[in-house]
Amino acid sequence: MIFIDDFLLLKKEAELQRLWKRRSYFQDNKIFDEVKAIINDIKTRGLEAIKEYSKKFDDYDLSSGLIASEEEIVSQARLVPVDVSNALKHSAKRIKRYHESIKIKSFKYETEESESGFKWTPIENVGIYVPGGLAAYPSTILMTVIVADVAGVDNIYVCSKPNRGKINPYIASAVLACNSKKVKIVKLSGVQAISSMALGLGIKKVDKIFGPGNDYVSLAKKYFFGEVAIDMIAGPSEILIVSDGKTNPSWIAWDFLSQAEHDKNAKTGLISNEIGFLNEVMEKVKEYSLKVLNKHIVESSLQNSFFGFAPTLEDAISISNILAPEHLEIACENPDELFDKVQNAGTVFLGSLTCEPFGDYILGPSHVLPTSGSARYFSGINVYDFLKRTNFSRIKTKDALKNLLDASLIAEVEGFSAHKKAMLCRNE
Ligand SMILES: NC(=O)c1ccc[n+]([C@@H]2O[C@H](COP(=O)([O-])OP(=O)(O)OC[C@H]3O[C@@H](n4cnc5c(N)ncnc54)[C@H](O)[C@@H]3O)[C@@H](O)[C@H]2O)c1
Ligand SMILES: [Zn+2]
Repeated sequence: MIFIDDFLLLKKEAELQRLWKRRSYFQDNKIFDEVKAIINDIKTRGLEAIKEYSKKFDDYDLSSGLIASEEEIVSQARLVPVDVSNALKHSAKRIKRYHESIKIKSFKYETEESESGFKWTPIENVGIYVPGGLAAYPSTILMTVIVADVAGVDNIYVCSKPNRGKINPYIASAVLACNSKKVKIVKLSGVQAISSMALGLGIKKVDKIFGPGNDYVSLAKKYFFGEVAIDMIAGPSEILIVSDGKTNPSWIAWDFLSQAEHDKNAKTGLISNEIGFLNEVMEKVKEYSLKVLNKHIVESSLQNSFFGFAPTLEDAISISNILAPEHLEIACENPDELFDKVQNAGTVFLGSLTCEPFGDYILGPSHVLPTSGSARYFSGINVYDFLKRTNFSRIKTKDALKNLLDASLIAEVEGFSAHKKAMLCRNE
């Protein structure tokens, strides 16, 4: 944990990136080479290779099938305690209502001569990767499958790591909570899963792949980008908290640790205009870090953490805009004015009650968010990511067409005589 009371130092972008030990995923050629070798083998030997890698990395030889049967989903879901399955249903309902409320509007623009615009249609086949290596993430099912379902996607394949050939009970329960007839759970993980979705091996070839994962998963998604679409490349989770020091320091310490426990490379930061508050939170983080379940993860991820002093809260937001964090908590009495100044962040949590973990599970917007500074140009997923725009145009009358014929001059300049003729012959 690093304490910075020198604002000029905190303002330096390079210093911030160093503090968070952010790196480009694609510099690790060694892992990318391993991923490419696996994909090339799968391209050559198809399902046989998928089977072998699945056995090697996930100890599953596909003997009970690639796709989980309905009976398996129901019987695995029965293993989940009732209060947990009810909590999943409650979250699912809220997430669904949120996404159903987003109005998808077609658009039409008219001039005297023509009308043009676009309409939205769902992507037909999508693949969703749900990490299952270190932990199972039923919440990621809710935060992706429900969004795809609301958008009207036809086939939703969910790839998740099996345990001794069986799907994880919490994943099964989350899929049932989504209440969608379009979902199939594919018992594959890692590069094998991404290859199966991108190449259509054992399942339909998907049009777009969504979901977070480790470096192997992210690099496999990067490899196939272009052959299929991808949502984004998700890296380790991040939080930046901006506080005016008027929130209970214990609350902020727990928020800090809630991010730190995600994985060893998680990034955490707190910026405040109150030096005393920064110190208090830091002491509490140290104290509570000994109480969390995953002490060894937290111990290592806290090395990527900082506590920084900014003279004003506006200054704090300007630092946040440079970092473009995945999650930004504005734990301040008047968060709205500061929110107006936010330019780059995946999701913003407004006010002291709204801690980030509520967003992970139940508030509504998807928790699949841009990390590693990519909130400068990516957004968290929502229904629009499962749709595509189709443009249309119509020329109203032959008379109206006359007013458009100078386009043929541009075609001529570009050396396209057929283009020119196609336009002019309509006026003959
Ligand atoms: N941003 C988000 O919304 C979000 C949500 C949940 C999880 N995550 C992140 O997703 C990641 C999950 O990683 P994970 O490892 O637990 O699960 P994972 O499912 O992404 O990867 C596990 C799989 O990787 C493959 N693999 C592992 N080592 C390999 C090797 N040496 N060669 C080839 N393949 C190999 C195996 O198939 C294994 O089953 C974490 O970083 C976590 O923080 C992010
Ligand atoms: Zn979280």
